[in-house]
Amino acid sequence: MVERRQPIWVKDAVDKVMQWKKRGEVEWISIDDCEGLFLAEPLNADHDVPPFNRSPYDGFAIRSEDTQTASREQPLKLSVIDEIGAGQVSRKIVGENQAVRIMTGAALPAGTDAVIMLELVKEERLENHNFIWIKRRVDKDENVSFQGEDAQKGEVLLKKGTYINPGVKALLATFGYHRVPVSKKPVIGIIATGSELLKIDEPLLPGKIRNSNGYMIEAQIKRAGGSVIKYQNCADDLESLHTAVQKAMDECDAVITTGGVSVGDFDYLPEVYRRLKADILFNKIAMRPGSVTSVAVSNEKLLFGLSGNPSACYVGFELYVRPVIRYWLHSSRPFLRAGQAFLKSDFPKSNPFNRFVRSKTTFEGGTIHVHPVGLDKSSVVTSLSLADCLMVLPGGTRGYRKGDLVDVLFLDDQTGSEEPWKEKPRSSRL
Ligand SMILES: Nc1nc2c(c(=O)[nH]1)N[C@H]1C(S)=C(S)[C@@H](COP(=O)(O)OP(=O)(O)OC[C@H]3O[C@@H](n4cnc5c(N)ncnc54)[C@H](O)[C@@H]3O)O[C@H]1N2
Ligand code: MOO
Repeated sequence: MVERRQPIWVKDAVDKVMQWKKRGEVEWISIDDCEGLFLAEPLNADHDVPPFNRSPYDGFAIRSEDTQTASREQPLKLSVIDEIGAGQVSRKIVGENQAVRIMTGAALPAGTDAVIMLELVKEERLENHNFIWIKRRVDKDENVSFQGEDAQKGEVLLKKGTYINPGVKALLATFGYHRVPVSKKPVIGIIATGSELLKIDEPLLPGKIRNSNGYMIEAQIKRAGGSVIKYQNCADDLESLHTAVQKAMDECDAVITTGGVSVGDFDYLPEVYRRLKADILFNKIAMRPGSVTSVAVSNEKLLFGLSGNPSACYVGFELYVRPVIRYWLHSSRPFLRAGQAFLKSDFPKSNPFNRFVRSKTTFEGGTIHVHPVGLDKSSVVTSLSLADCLMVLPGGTRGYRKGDLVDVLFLDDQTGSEEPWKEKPRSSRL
């Protein structure tokens, strides 16, 4: 008799998995290696930025009060008493009708309160001394970048859990963080199961296929920020599968298997869970693809049984494994970022389960549209290479029409979301 499995809702499945989430241990790593990770401590400004009033232009630092009567008809002559570049500080105190030649980024000399650009003055050299002529009034504070205008000492600049993108890295460097607090990466093991699987460099043989899921999952783990141990492909043999899973569970923080999780004669993972005395959180979800996605817990570690079908495997990873990795890394937004888009074409196929369709978004006339890519079957792999999002179509008895507003989950977005996608009430579709 085939085992009858009871499907659960996606949100319940996510909640069950997230009950086992853990934060990784914090370590301080070189700033050179921190992008793509998450700040494990908040970043506070311990000084002002800029740290001094500075010139935003190449020009002359002057006293605005000297220029009050300057005009085309009555130009003002100033004596240039010093010259400074960025990184230099003038020791002079600028007095009445004096100026300092200053370059972009240099600190304003004492006594000055404005800068006039090089292009706006006429220069003159008389008896080995430089003078400038100014033909207009310059206001106090004109062309000055003020101390603290960018960030003020004591300010919280970045919250804990912030994704480290190039802008965040610039901020870390501004405050001298040559070492950055991040989480150690979780080590995730991958075991591809199935006697049909060939290694990548083997030629095709009758009835056999190459193990694409192993490579796909490896890339998904890395995109999420985890590190990978890839185990050898495991044939459909209970003893060797049990041994391989046990070894991987001992060596890794979590393990992903792909294939062998359904109800077929050679689908041995349910038996492996029993042998490991693992708690099965669920083994059927009301979603397509990936309905067979199973998750078990053994020794407080998560064991993800993803489908062998490539698209089902992919979606199972993004919905259930990704948030666990991102949470481990201290992300404050571990779930896929959600948005909404207008369906670009009819999607007539109905399904009682929520559907996560590999899709692509486009911007047209100021609005975002979404359309499915490739064949909508869980066994296909080509659509995965084209998708930038999963379109979420809640289950029901009828399909969807062009122009319907639908939820989408962005796949390449690093921002993420604090909350997982939640099933909407289905009444309008039933
Ligand atoms: N009687 C039933 N049959 C099936 C059911 C069901 O409920 N009752 N569920 C179907 C659904 S839905 C899915 S999804 C698949 C899932 O099966 P498994 O997760 O056990 O995966 P396998 O049977 O091992 O493989 C499925 C498919 O994927 C290919 N595969 C496997 N591993 C890889 C890999 N590493 N790289 C690329 N492709 C892989 C495999 O050759 C099969 O074609 O079960 C349905 N059946
Ligand atoms: O788990 Mo299956 O992917 O629904 O075809």
